Amino acid sequence: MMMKGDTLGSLGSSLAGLFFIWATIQRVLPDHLKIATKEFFLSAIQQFSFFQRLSDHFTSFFSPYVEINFPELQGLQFNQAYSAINAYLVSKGIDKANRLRASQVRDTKGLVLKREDTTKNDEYKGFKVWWKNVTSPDGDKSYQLTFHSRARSVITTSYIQYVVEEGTLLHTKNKKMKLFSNEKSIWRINDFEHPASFRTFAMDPEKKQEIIDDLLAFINGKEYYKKIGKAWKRGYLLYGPPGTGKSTMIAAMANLLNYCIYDLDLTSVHNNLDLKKLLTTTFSRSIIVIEDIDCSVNLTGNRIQKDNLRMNEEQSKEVNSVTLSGLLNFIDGIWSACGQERIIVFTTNHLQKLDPALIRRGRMDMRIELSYCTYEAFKVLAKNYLDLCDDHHPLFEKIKTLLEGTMITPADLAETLMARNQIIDVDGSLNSLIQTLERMNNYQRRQHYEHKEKQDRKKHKKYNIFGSLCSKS
Ligand SMILES: Nc1ncnc2c1ncn2[C@@H]1O[C@H](COP(=O)(O)OP(=O)(O)OP(=O)(O)O)[C@@H](O)[C@H]1O
Ligand SMILES: [Mg+2]
Repeated sequence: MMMKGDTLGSLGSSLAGLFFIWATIQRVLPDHLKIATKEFFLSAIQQFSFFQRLSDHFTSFFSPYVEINFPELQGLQFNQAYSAINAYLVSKGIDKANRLRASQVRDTKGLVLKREDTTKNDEYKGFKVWWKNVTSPDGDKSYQLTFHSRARSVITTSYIQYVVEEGTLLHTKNKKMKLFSNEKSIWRINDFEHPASFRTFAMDPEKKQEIIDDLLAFINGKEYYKKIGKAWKRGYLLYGPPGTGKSTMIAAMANLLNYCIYDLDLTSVHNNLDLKKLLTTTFSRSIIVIEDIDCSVNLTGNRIQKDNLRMNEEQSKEVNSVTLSGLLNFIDGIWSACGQERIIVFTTNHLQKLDPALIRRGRMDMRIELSYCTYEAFKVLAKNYLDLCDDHHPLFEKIKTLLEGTMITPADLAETLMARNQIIDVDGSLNSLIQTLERMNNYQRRQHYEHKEKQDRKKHKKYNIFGSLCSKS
């Protein structure tokens, strides 16, 4: 490829020739003529930058090659395309390059390998392209993409998009996961390093697989969502008593998908406007979590009653607080379309307290009940805590029978299996679990009978009143 540099090279050597002539003349000419020639040569040097610019225009006019620049900064903002291109080129270059530079970059998992040279070749649909990382004298960096004008439509319509998409994907994969939590209408960032995974999550294996399949289908569903004309988002409602793993499951979801988590505390958000601000500044490929949604302000009121309120009352409410309609607007209204690939998770201990509008199908696509520990879930915890991979420990049968009649949360069960001083004692832990289950079983049965007796007494009382009323009449 004939590049601009070649033209500039010949211009430079002509100028060097001129300098040589000037130096020779200086030695032989009288003083007054020396001054005149000096002025002439100085003006020639000044013309150099003009020639350079002219040469640039000239070569770009006649050159069959097209150049596109991707600067690192756009004004004061970081250009995301630049970092995506960088990630793409790094991934492309490392296999073939002999000279690599390894560095530990903040916010990435492990070492980052980069080619030391700044020019990289690539090929797309049979067309060659050249990438060059250039730094201006002011220190501004940019990626320069050069390709033949024959490839213009392919490169501009699909190659650049492909590079940016691939790079963004790699960029997010390499990035450390983040946990964002809001303080009023500002997100605070922390590293997210929760070890939870679906492998160690205790629940019925079939149900677990169903959730994993659903999540994977979602992240691979870009084309499908486009086809059906729906925003690429999915809502999960996790409900169940405290300690059944709702928060743990969110962490497992984030680890499975490599998504960031936005932990949204609605009680500290002033109004719908702030909510909008928060939600529109979330990144794609993230899970937006609202824990204990039943405890969030103004979200559980009966909408029918609300609809009956006078218009101005409704409006003043919207200005001063986060309302159900504000949240619904985001979930399936116009705000859901301002970002792609998002998951929304609500958790609650009290499903019945929630407004049906909030959790109807389409908004919350999947409802997941997390409940007391079953035998299947116990086996996962036994594997996690006691390294018991075999399903047939002699004490398992007794535990199975006890679990059928006892309500114990995975959190409580895990606590009894937790090794003291990190020394695993399988029989000791299982025996202590049996004792705990027996105690809980007795207590729960007593409670059950007492409750039943109370109900019976109430019924009996009603019957007596009714009977006496009947006998009087
Ligand atoms: N299904 C589960 N599988 C594995 N561990 C679990 C499970 N459920 C709970 N745990 C353990 O119990 C602890 C508490 O669970 P978690 O905080 O997820 O419960 P939760 O349902 O979110 O409770 P809350 O309603 O009080 O917020 C976790 O740290 C985890 O170790
Ligand atoms: Mg929780």
